[in-house]
Amino acid sequence: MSSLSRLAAAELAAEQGTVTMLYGRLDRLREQAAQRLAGLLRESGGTPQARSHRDAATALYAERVARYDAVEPGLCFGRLDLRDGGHRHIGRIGIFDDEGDFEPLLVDWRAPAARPFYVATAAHPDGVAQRRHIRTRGRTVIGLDDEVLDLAAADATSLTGEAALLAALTAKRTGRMQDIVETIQAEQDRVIRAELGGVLVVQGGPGTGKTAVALHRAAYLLYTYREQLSARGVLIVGPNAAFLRYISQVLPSLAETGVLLATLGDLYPGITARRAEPAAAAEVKGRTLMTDVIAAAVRDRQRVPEDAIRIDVDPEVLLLRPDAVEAARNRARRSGRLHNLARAVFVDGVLDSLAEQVAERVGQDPFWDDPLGGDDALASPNLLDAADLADIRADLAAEPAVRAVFDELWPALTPEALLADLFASADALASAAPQLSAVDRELLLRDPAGGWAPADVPLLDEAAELLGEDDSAARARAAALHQASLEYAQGVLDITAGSMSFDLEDDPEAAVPNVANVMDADALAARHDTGERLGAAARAAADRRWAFGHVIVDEAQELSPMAWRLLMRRCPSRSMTVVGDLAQTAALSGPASWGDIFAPFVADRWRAAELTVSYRTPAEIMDVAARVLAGIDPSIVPPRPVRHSGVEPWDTTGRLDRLPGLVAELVSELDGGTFAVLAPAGLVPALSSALPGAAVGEQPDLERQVVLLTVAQAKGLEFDGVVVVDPDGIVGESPRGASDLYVALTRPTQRLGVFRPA
Ligand SMILES: Nc1ncnc2c1ncn2[C@@H]1O[C@H](COP(=O)(O)OP(=O)(O)OP(=O)(O)O)[C@@H](O)[C@H]1O
Repeated sequence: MSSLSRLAAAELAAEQGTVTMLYGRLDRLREQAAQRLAGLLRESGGTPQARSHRDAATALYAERVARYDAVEPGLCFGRLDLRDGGHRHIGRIGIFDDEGDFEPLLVDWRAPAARPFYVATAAHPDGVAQRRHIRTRGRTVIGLDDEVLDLAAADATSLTGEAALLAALTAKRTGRMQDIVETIQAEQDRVIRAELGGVLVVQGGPGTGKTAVALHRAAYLLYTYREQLSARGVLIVGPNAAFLRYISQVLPSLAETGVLLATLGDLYPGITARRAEPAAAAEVKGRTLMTDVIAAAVRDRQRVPEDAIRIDVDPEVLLLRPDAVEAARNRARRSGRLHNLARAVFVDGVLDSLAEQVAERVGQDPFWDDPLGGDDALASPNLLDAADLADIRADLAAEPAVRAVFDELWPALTPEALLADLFASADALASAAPQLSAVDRELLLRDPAGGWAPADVPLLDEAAELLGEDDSAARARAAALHQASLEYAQGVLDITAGSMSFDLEDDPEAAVPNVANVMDADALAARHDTGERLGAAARAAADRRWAFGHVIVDEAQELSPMAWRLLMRRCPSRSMTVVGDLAQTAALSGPASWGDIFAPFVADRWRAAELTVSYRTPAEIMDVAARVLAGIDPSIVPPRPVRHSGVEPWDTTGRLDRLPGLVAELVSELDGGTFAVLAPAGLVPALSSALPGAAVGEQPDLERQVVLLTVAQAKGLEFDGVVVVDPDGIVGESPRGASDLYVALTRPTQRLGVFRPA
């Protein structure tokens, strides 16, 4: 053995020692959490508060056990040797020495001390002498890649940890996204660790790691701003359910705290909007002018009848005249309240008019003007006092016939009812949306049965804003809950204060830390509330008015102006990370520029970052995609690929029955991995019978070896091999067809074939 390889073996053995020690610590931590969990699961009974505390603690320890399990592969993946002689190991979580002085044994990749691992370069070494990537299989160290950061090596490459990066990029895909914590590149790190506040827009071509960066940013923010974010939660918006499944397990820390993964169709509580509709209909619904249409639709439901309405309230018939209704409507509108809350004002006004008629009839004093009438002479012409009038109003308000009139003239409306009625009636649409063309209105018209489409969700949200909810009952419930927390907290303080005086009898000077010393009942109650809020994500999902601490939007180019209004409502602090690629826009309502999106909400107060390197797609495939991109917009520079595959993509024309053979060839060539056949929606049924083994349908199983998808379904995903079928058909299917083709061509990590049916 040469002295060099002896040295390498010694290094490997030393790292193995560290890695083994770290796994030992991980095992102990997991064991402790599992024991606590088992103890909690054995307990039962107790007060409701005790039970809810126990549930929260159970969830906490269950999450911990899951987290320790999740960090098992690749627990420690790096080491920094510092110029001052020290060193630190970098890993998926932080681990401390619990016996000595609580020194960090393993630094969490999100901690500031880990940052140089990603950004130190020979030119800017940041105190680092050497960076080491530690490769492991199971718990065994199988290799070390060292980079010496001295100036002699400067400019050799702009990639950090190139060997480890290339190994990650050429690895076979599994149908689930993997984390990139071992090989985050400097331009990505800058985005991941950007400060929390404000709107950050990240533009990047296909495969530049936008999704990966967005998810790692969420994990970083939750780690760094835990206090601020865990109670309010972080919302991550993705394009479709398949995509959310694809990313859902990337980082264990995303599951552990308040992160809500959602599509636009999930963002209106109580509704899962999955109805399919023409892209042109979604485009109309996405226009900002829909706010005016919805406001007009609400006003149209506040009606004044053309003729007086006869209301039969046995034994008499009352007459409600249009001018009385109009006066009541004006009063209600002027009240400044939202529709459902202003209804009470309208009802009051109409009751005034009706009660007056009743009072006139029943309260008339037949002798009021009789000069000999005794006591009541010169009194009011009406015998009724205020209490009588109030009774009459109450009786009238309870009359079904009167209530039917209120419902007719100023109905209490849910957003769902308002929109369902609007879209079901050509007349209602003509009245509320005169600014839309007849063709556009026709696109909105539909049968109420069949559920909601994703583009309806921002409209429902807008309607909810305009209608207002009478939430006095919900608020009373919340106040009662808080009161219960407060009483519980006071009880805890009383008990601890009582035991404190007893405990300290022997030594009154002893400073025993006690909950009563550090917080009052209010603060403890708030803690308790937060404890119950452990699932901030679950609570947020059920509450339309939830304000998230941070919102992350992926494939942001697909969202319409109306969708942005909804998201801005969910994020009043405007702390957002928005990632996307304008060149990949499929939605007809997509923006021309990022400025167009944000100007109405934050003017020009948003920051931009760009990702320029394509990690997914090898150079040979990027060349093909770049030709399509030039046709979309010649000024856009395609992302720079980091590697060559050495294999040129193929492009062939033939009968459809040749396709299965070509796909099988690709599968055997790559020997494992994932494959997709991407086709225009119109061709999918025919291809589905030609490729019986392929996963297909609305929710295809992405972990199957071969899947058959439309381009829309493949958005954001990647596969080792891809066959794009009928590129001209893809281009012809939509006005944004060229962008769709660009998306399709940039899905593969290794091999691309283009098949043109003859
Ligand atoms: N620093 C990195 N180290 C290892 N792999 C990386 C790195 N950055 C990105 N990747 C990988 O590159 C692939 C593309 O990443 P990602 O899907 O996040 O790109 P994207 O910009 O969102 O693409 P698209 O616009 O096509 O949706 C993924 O497999 C991701 O894991």
